[in-house]
Amino acid sequence: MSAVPELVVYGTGSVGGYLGGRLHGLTAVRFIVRERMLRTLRERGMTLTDLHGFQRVIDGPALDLRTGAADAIAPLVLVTVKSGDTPQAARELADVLPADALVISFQNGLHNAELLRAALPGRTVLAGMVPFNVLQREPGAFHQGSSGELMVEDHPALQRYLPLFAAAGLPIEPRRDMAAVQRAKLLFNLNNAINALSGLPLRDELARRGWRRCLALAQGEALAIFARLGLPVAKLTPLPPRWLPLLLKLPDALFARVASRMLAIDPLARSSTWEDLQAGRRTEVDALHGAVVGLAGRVGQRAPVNQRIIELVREAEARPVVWTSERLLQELSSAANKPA
Ligand SMILES: NC(=O)C1=CN([C@@H]2O[C@H](COP(=O)(O)OP(=O)(O)OC[C@H]3O[C@@H](n4cnc5c(N)ncnc54)[C@H](OP(=O)(O)O)[C@@H]3O)[C@@H](O)[C@H]2O)C=CC1
Ligand SMILES: CC(C)(CO)C(=O)C(=O)O
Repeated sequence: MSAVPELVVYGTGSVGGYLGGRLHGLTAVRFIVRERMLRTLRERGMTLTDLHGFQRVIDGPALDLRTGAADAIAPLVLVTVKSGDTPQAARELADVLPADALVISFQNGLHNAELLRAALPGRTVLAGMVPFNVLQREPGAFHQGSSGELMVEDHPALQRYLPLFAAAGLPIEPRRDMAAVQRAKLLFNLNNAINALSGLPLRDELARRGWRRCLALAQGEALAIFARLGLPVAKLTPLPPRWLPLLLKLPDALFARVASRMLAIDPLARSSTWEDLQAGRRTEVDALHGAVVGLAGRVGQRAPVNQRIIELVREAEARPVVWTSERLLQELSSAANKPA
């Protein structure tokens, strides 16, 4: 295995394992892993599948696996840790990354790339966006459960990697409006917690109006705050983002017809927040709903629905709980209507 790989995946879980696994073989990929994943991948190798029938198995010995940040040296580093681990990843990378390294944050939330940029002066740090779902179905088995193209902030340093990602079946769309893209993705990620609290696969949850009405409340609040602050939201769906809450509130049969793309999800796919709760990990709720609450605070406003969702997920982190859509909707509606 090469002494200095072409590409480092920093944080090998669902997204890192899947992206790195698809790139493996086309370029020299090194995976920075934690102990548990090291054992899993050494023993079982890596299995990659997608909803369109793609399948690949990489044997353990063929994987370049490292546990220490000291080995995270490559011209291209993909950061794929959860948001709560970004400060540590940034500190660790700051010690080892060469000055000409390109770092792409393929994380959700609005602030991970910013945080990495501040900690990695001189290096090029770009925000990326993964539109599709990846679930670790079994240890070391990463499944892409929905579709979409990766997006990355447009930059000259990105150009040389575009053919590589395209050859791996992961085409990247370079974007000049990445902050607006991240806000659009955040609107979808406001469903992560609702999906986790529902205990249902994403497709079943989104097929039911009760859950969609909960999401519509959270999205409506976020959209109002973006508008108030004059922050644009990219149009990633056929309908403009401001119409999303209305779309979500349609009756099930109509929604299934009008928004069939939103339901084109593998029947087993679940949000990454659901995965966190299952694994007993701290979720990214602060980086997702917390971003909405933070922006509201900047203009002296509240975001009571998103704030209440944070509290409910915190409770679920401490003690597993399954909600019904009726109860959650009641809970969020009463948060929305409570006087300040
Ligand atoms: N899963 C999905 O469908 C999608 C996820 N995303 C976003 O991608 C990002 C990654 O999510 P996801 O892949 O689901 O998360 P996972 O928790 O599955 O993977 C993150 C991995 O990084 C490891 N890790 C954390 N810190 C370090 C470190 N310092 N050194 C080495 N390894 C480390 C974690 O280990 P450990 O578990 O031991 O803590 C974990 O295995 C998140 O921001 C998420 O919101 C975006 C789109 C889709
Ligand atoms: C793709 C999506 C919106 C849902 O799986 C996601 O980003 C996540 O689970 O974190």
